[in-house]
Order: sequence, then C-alpha cells, then structure tokens
Amino acid sequence: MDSERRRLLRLVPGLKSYVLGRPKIDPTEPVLSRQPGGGVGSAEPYLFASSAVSSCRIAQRPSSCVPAGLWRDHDVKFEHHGEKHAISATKENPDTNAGTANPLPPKDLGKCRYLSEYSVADLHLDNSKKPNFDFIVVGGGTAGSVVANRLTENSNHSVLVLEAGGIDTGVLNIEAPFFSLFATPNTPQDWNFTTTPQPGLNNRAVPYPRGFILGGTSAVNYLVYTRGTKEDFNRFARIANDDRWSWDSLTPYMHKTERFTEPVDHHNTTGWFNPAVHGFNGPNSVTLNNFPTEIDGRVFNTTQQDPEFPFNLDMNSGSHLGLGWTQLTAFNGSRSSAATSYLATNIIARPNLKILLHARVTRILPSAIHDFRTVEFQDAQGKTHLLTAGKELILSAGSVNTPSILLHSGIGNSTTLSALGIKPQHNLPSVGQNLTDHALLSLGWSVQTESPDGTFDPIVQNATARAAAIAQWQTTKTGRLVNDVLSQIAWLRVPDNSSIFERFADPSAGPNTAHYELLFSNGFTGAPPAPGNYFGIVMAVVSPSSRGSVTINSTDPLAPPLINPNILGTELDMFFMRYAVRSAFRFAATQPFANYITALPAGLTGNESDDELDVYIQNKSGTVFHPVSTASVSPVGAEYGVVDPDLKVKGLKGLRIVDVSVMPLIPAAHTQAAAYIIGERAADMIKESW
Ligand SMILES: Cc1cc2nc3c(=O)[nH]c(=O)nc-3n(C[C@H](O)[C@H](O)[C@H](O)COP(=O)(O)OP(=O)(O)OC[C@H]3O[C@@H](n4cnc5c(N)ncnc54)[C@H](O)[C@@H]3O)c2cc1C
Repeated sequence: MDSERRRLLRLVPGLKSYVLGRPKIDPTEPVLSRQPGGGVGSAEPYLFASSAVSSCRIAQRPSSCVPAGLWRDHDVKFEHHGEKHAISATKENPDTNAGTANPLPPKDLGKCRYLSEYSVADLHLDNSKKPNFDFIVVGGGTAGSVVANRLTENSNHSVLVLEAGGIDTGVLNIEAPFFSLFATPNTPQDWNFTTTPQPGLNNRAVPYPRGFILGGTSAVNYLVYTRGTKEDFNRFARIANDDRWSWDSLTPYMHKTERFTEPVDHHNTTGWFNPAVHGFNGPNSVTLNNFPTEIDGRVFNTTQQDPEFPFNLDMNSGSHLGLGWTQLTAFNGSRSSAATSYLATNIIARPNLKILLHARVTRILPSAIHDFRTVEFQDAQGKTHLLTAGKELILSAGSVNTPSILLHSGIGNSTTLSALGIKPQHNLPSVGQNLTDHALLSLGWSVQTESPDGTFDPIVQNATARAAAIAQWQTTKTGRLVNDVLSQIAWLRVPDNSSIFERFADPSAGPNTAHYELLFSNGFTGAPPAPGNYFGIVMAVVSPSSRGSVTINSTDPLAPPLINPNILGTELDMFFMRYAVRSAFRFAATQPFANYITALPAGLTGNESDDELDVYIQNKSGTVFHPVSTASVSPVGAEYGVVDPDLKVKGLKGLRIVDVSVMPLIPAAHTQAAAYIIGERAADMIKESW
C-alpha cells in the first residue's frame, strides 16, 4: 500500500471497513489495472479493460441535488468511465485545508434527498437523561429502511437509523439498471466479504458482496423482483407455527410494498404480467423490461413448442413454475432501491426520523437483565458511542452482519463464545447457523445476431458502444441501460419420479416450487466476456439442501466474519446443478434458436459425463448472493432458532431482528422481495406492540 493510498484510506470513513477488515479496493487505483472478468455471481469484479480513471480530484462539488454545506469540501471525488464517484471524508484534507467536517443539515430540508446525514453532534445525544429515540434501527438496508419508514408514519415514534455505509446518489453502476453487473464485487459500496474455501467450488473462496450503503443490498443487487411461491411462505408459517407468515396473510404486505409502474418505452404490457396480483400504490417501483431484445421472441416461441418450458404469465402470483418476463425494481429507467423508495425525500424530511451514515454498530449491550436496547457504534471518525433505545432496538444488518453483531455481543453459542474469549450474555446456539444460499453458473452460447449490437455484449466489450449507451441513459433514461441484465426467467423442477428422490428427501417447499432456475440474457453475463455476441443462460439451484454458517474467529467486532455458504455442498445440490445445465442445453437446442446459435459455451460439448460436468461446475460456479436463515425464526418456546415469530430475539426483551436472516428456509426466489415483505410485516407487529 503506497503512502497516497494510506492517506486516502485514512481520510475516507466509508472505507473504514477496508482498513480494519478486508482492505480490498482503492477508489483511485484498481480500475486502472483490473482486467475484465466477473459478472453475475462471479468470483471476479466485472470491470472494463479499457477503462481508466479519467481524473481523481479533490474538493469537487457534484452538480446533482446536493446543497451547499452538505457536500463537504474535502470529499474525494473521482471519475471512472465518465461516471462520477464520491466518497466522503471526515477529517480535513491536508491538500485543501478545507472546511469543517459533518456540517449541519441545511435549512431547506426536504428539497433534496439525504439531508438526514446528521453528524453525531447534530443528534444532541444525551443518554444520561432519557433515551433520545424510541427505536434504533441497526442497518439502513432493504428491510431496515421499510421499518424506519413505517414506524415514523406515527409522529409519536422517533427513529434513528445507524447505517455503516454512505449514500448512493450519482453512482452510475448503482442507478443504471444494466450496470448492476458492475456495482459489486469489490467496490466502495460493497462490504467486500469473501467466503471461506468452498469444497463444492473446488475449494475456491469467492467474493460475497453485501450493500455497504443506504438501501443496503437493494442498492447494489441485480434488481430482479421475485416473491417466491405460496408453498415457500406457507412453509415459513408452518415452521414458525404462526399463520401471520403464510402467503395469504402476507399478500396485503406484498401489495403494500409495491408500486407496479409501466416501462419507460410505454409498450403495451398486456400478456406480460397479471395486474391482479400486484400492488400499485406502495413505495417501491416494480416494472418490466423497458427495451425489446433479440432473444425475446425466440425465448417465448420455445414456450409454445417445448412442454419442458411452459409459459407463465406472472411468476409473482404464488405459482411460479414456467417461464415469464423478469420483473425488476426500477422506476423511470433508474434503480428503485429501499433508499430511493422507502427513504425518499418526503420520508427523510420527517422530523421524527434521523439517519446517521458511516455509523458502524459494533455490539449490542444489555441495558438491564435480559433487556438489550443499548447499541455501541463507531462514528465516521472511529469514535465509539453508546445509545439506548426507549422502546426497541431493531437489528437489520442482513444475513451476514446480523449474526456477526450478535456473536460479538455475546449472544450465540455460549461454549464457543467463551472459548473465543467473548463473555457470553445469552445462550442461543442457532445464531449464525443454517446459512443457506443459491448456487449459480453462467453460460454463453455464441450467436449470429441481426446487427453487431443485437446483444448487449458490445456495451461490455467496447468503450465506444458503452459511452453511447451511457450518454443515452444520462440524457433520456432510455436505451439498453434501462433493462435488467436478465430478460426472462424459468422456474423448473426435476421430474418428481427422478430416482434421486429415492435417496434424498425433496428440499423444495412443495410440488409447485422450483428446484432450479434458468435466467435468460441477451448477452454473456459470465466472466470474462470474450469478444463476440452471446445468448446467455444463468442457472441457479433454488431449493438447495446445503447448509453453511456465519461464525467469528476474533474478538474484534470490526474483523470480517467467517462466511461459509457451503455452495453445492451436497450430492443433491450437485445433481440439481447438473440437471439445470442439461436443461439449459435442451433449451438452447430448441428450434427457435436453430439459425441463431453458432457455438456452444466454451469448454462444453453438452455430452459430458456426470463426472466431467461436475468438474466444470465446481470450477465455474458461484452464488446468486441470497444468504438467509442465520437468525432463523422458530415457534414460541422452541429451544432452537433465534427469534420468535414476532421476530423478538428469544429470551430477551427490547431486541428484534428484521431482515432476511430470520427466514427459516430459503425461498425459491431472489430474496429482496422477501426483505421488503418481512420489513412491512414486522413494522406492523412493532406498531401493534407500542
Ligand atoms: C450482487 C447481488 C445481487 C443480488 N441480486 C438480487 C436480485 O436481483 N434480486 C433479488 O431479489 N435479490 C438479489 N440479491 C439479494 C437481495 O438484494 C438481498 O437478499 C436483500 O436486499 C437483503 O436485505 P436485508 O434487509 O436482509 O439486508 P441488506 O439490504 O444487506 O441491509 C443490511 C444493511 O445493514 C448495514 N449494516 C450491516 N452491518 C452494519 C453495522 N455493523 N452497522 C451499521 N450498519 C450495518 C448494511 O450496510 C446494509 O445497509 C442480490 C444480492 C447481491 C449481493
């Protein structure tokens, strides 16, 4: 690490975790040298070979809606590919001798988003008298933002959100839907975690991104919006022994979170989705692909011709089997995240809601016996503070950090915590256990396109095409960048009479829930993108039997946890992935693709033996980054599990967990919808309690 890097890292609070945890990225350097690679679920960052940081400047004020006083004169600002990045510094920059850190919120509160970026001093914390806030939400991520929004609907409730990351405004890779490919891994908006070596991945350790930003992982994900099946949620309710978590009970919340909006090209969406199963008045915009692609007709023609891939009008109806259009969290051509929706301008202007950015929670402490309402956190300067919530502490730090914070607080397996040197506070052996995720593999078939830019590959491979797409998006919010990378999705099952089920129980939630998923893209999403045009199919095991864990091996709460999602860790999951690969080959061999596909995915013939295919899968697979179940719900009175069905931590007062870590089993779905739904359901439970 050279001295300039050291100096910058010291100045950049948003990168504190890189200094103290896993230093991984220097905002001013690595984009110059990284080779292209990565992509959906990839092990490598997907950055542009030809890219260069065009400038790295200090003390530039962005042109977007940031009023004087909020944007600090010593912020570090740099450009990558014409996209502007900015990371806030808190100490004075020796280069500029610039102004004071943490300015007060400007008077025109409400005109711009992010005006609730208070400094600790602005909060006038004085815990000695009475609690400053009724509720403290740890993590302004997907579910945490929902809770903060809904609780502050009641002006009698005051809420403080403590978020470790910064803000998302002006980051092209976050805002332009297609560039979600590049939002992670190893970016300033990523926690930059890595898994432990994965036996199912030939002992490779792979990046494990999580959103390090307001909006959390909803601000960096691939935008795909899928709820899962009726069977998924009914199983949740069965395991919790609480009908409040069943599909029917949650349906009002599914509608409440959603604002289904028309695509930016205003095309006729009849036959693209079923309006009857959607909400149209909620905060979070869900829409359909905004731009036609060359594969659309071919993909849907296959549904007419091959019964293995039947058409499904709307995979969010509760019955997802079949193939349909991808729904994505976008609005007017830009990403809709928990930050842009639940924490929109009018919400953060509420006087009873405060959001403290760059506030990293290190521990939760008892405020009385069995009462955990006190939070310990470090501010942007690394100074430690303690705060006690008047009513409840709500832990929404996500499936990796929620168990990590609990363990560092002495809440977990008392024996292992003692052995590590952490004083046990409350014995809950299930904390961090049962980590479950979806394995993923990306394949690309070479195609003969109708025009060189018939697929999105030129945008990835060619600087001129990319610049044109960026310019179009920036001026009109149209073009390829408004689309999700993944155009259509098929949810599919291994036949019920397959002999594999003579040896293994079926892990899916029921006969109408998929074992695997095929995601179709009008270009190659894998790594590295070799020059050419591709038809991409991503396959994922969505009802896995593998279980892993999040554990800690340090008493330092800033040290990264050990993340073992145990990807493809069982024979059954390997079987599912093999089956999915062969299913993808069958799909690509259907008649509609006959004069389109010119070559098979590199390194595969489609005739591999099981053993040969396993080698390929283990060397190339990764994850879809859907970790759940590390603080699982269980029935009231159960000796296992971490939270009761009302999401209160078992045996404790004052502490609730609201994020996808509470799901008892992984849904056959991308998990952001579940985070929003859980946030909405939990917010009502909390309101009912108070
Ligand atoms: C690359 C990627 C792509 C994905 N694509 C999709 C997709 O297309 N569709 C989909 O449905 N799902 C997708 N997911 C998964 C989905 O986005 C997540 O499951 C979901 O957003 C998780 O929500 P959450 O509320 O549980 O946690 P998060 O949204 O991760 O929120 C946790 C928040 O807590 C903060 N935090 C953590 N620790 C601390 C601390 N110590 N102090 C203060 N704050 C803290 C974090 O910074 C974060 O803001 C993807 C995930 C990744 C990583």
